Amino acid sequence: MSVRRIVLASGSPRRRELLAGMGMAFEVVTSDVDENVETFAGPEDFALQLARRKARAVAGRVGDALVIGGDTVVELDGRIFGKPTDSDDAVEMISRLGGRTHRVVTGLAVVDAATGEHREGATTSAVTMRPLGEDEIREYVASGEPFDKAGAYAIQGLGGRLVAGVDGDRDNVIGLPTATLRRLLAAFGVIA
Ligand SMILES: Cc1cn([C@H]2C[C@H](O)[C@@H](COP(=O)(O)OP(=O)(O)OP(=O)(O)O)O2)c(=O)[nH]c1=O
Repeated sequence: MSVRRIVLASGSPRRRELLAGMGMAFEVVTSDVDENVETFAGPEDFALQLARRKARAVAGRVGDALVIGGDTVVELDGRIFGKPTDSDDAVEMISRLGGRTHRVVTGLAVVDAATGEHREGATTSAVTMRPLGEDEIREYVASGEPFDKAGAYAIQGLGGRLVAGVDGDRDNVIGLPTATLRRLLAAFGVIA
């Protein structure tokens, strides 16, 4: 195993907490990349393109480090749900998710800023929401919690009450699939 500087290319407090929970020492350097994706093969490709973009943008600025970028999206019926643009958008997203099972996909990219070597992986979890009433949805959106979350909910917060079950990695839904990240970092020899 070697010791490398680890940089998390993310402004997400959830990603920070999850990475800290892995017991790693790391720094945070945020990027301000354009999050529009013109063409994509599916939600995995969508999330990976953005994860790569975030990691590469930061890798260009940090010198010698392994840079981790991530992006989380929700997919239902072939549609990608990112963060809601406003309250109406949040109400619409949650209304569509209610009573159904959707996929949450997080793309992770690890870039070696010194060599340009790059590894990536997408992780998918299936989340089922219970049927939801309109008043309940509006009340949840009024809490403000949906606005910086893909699919307009936070399973780790009040949004947990909307969820009937999760099939797969819960960390992945919150934005950082730790098992996948371990595997990617192990390939760079920095973690057992
Ligand atoms: C579905 C779901 C998403 N989310 C969050 C994870 C991500 O932070 C966010 C999706 O936005 P992202 O664009 O993936 O990430 P971000 O803008 O928060 O941070 P950065 O780009 O700087 O890395 O939604 C939850 O916290 N809980 C959930 O249940």
